[in-house]
Amino acid sequence: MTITDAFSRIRSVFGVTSHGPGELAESAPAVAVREVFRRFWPYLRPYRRWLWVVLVLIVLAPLLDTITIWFFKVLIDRVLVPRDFGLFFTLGAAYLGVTLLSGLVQFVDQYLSTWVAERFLLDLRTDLFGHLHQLSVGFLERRKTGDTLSRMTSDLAAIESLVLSGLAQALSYCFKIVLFAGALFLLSWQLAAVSLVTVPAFWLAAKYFSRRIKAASREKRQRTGSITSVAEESLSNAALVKAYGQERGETERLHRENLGSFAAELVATRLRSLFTPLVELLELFGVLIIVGLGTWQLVQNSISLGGLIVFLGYLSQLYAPVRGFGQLTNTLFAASAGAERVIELMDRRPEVRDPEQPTPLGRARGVVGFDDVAFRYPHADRDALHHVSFTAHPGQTLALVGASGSGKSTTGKLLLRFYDPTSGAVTLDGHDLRTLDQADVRRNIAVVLQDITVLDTTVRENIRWGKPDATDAEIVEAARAADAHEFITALPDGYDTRVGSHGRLLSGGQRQRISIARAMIRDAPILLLDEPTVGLDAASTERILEPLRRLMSGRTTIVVSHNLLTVRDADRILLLDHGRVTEAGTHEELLRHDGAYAHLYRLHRHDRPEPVAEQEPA
Ligand SMILES: Nc1ncnc2c1ncn2[C@@H]1O[C@H](COP(=O)(O)OP(=O)(O)OP(=O)(O)O)[C@@H](O)[C@H]1O
Repeated sequence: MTITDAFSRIRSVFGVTSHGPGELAESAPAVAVREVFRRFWPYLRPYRRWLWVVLVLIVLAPLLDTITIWFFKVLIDRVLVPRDFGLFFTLGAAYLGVTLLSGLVQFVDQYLSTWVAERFLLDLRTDLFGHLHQLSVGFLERRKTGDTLSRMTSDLAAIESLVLSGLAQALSYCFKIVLFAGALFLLSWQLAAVSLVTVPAFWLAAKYFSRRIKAASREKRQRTGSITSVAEESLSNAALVKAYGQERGETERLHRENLGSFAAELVATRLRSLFTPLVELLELFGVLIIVGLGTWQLVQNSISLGGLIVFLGYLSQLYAPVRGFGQLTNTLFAASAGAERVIELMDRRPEVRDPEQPTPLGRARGVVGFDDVAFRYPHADRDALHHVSFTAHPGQTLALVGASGSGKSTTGKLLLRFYDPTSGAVTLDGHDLRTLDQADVRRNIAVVLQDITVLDTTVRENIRWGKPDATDAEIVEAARAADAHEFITALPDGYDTRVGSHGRLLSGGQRQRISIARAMIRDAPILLLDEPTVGLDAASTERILEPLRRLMSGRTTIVVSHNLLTVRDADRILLLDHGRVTEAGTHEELLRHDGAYAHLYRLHRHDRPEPVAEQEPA
């Protein structure tokens, strides 16, 4: 971004023009503060009892402040002016007592408020995370992970500052204003009436600034989402960045996004910093008027010296919450910008939903059917699958082969019901998947996917994912069957070795064998293998074929593969071309047919590299 761009952004923020969506972080529709409360207040219901206690403390604190200040009036008028020690000790003891009580109230108030606030955040974050996992895979794939993460962290915290800390502050300010203003009227109603004249000016200033600060804060939040997106994407692809020497480019990309955030923060800070001195000026104005009028009243003997000094004390205490109110509106509006981004996520409904009354499905037999299925990805301009039909029976292996982008993985995603077909139906044991519970469908399918297939935890836990209640013995048995036991025991901590982020501490073949063990332990009637040998050399491929065959036996297996050599034994092979099934049959039938499959197969056979053994750890 050039300096001109930065300034034009600053100008547009000052002008409160609404921004279009940022390049990386999506913008969220504006939401009224009232709506934010309506949405998030229910999360505080479980803590209602504690909130009552906090409320009592919120009243108690300003009450103790008022009493403390009043002591000074008594001290001046009854001890200092008459030079009489009589009341000194009683006053001193009372002052000490009230100060101790005030300290206790502050401690309990802060501790309790933080406890409730943190519980609120905990519940809300867990809920949002759960909700995100309910959303369709397609939705999550389309979003920037970094932006979603920033919504789950800083934007959630902003909601807390709005719904809880903000509200508590507002209540505390209200009580302070009522108590201090009451004391002012008690001391001298004439002076009190004059001093309140400046209050509307405070209000107007706050109103003027808050709208502009909200616009700047919204921009800032969106920019923060973009920074997280760039950082997340860039760091998680560190190897690619290095390999292509893009370190500088990536750093500049982050810098550009940061500049946007920098400009927005400057605008917000400038507005906030203008607001404070302006309000202080108004305050000084009020105090000077009161000192003048008060001196006159003192001469007239209509107020005591103690009364006047304490009046000024209350007045300065009164300005603080009034000013605080102004600033609070700014904070509240800034926080509501964060809330908008969270609400936008929470309002998302899954594209794939369970039926109202799902057909119960225990352990399926495993008959998989595609009945004239067509499918188009959301926001895509053409179909990824057209008129795809096939049936796979238990014990059979159906292979999907074809060029890159021909729709093989899409077929697998429809079987897992990550998406619903645009027309036609995907069936399991004759039931349309849309009539079944998604969890029931997926429980009956074990997958070995081509993408990163292990999590950053121990080998044992990675395998246990397939069957959460699996015993250690079952895990070892599955690992043996997947030809993984040997290399696992050679790892530094055996089954308790952490595999690193995305399983980076393991080789591709080892990762794949762990995911085969996971699929083994799941023991589902249907097996979906998406490119199980991708990225492996010929020797490693040979090595995992044996455990794969063991895994496949007796199950319905759908195998997606580029590598035609791994699918020769399949009972039926479908060749996909631009989303259509163009050839179908056994390996021999397709070779006899001498079409595209036969041609591809011949190419593969000639390309086959010499086996090179994969290195196992010593
Ligand atoms: N999430 C998505 N959103 C939009 N279009 C997609 C998405 N995923 C895949 N596509 C498109 O759908 C078509 C089929 O993709 P698919 O991933 O099924 O191909 P494939 O045969 O598995 O390819 P490969 O062998 O390279 O994995 C392609 O044109 C692809 O661009």
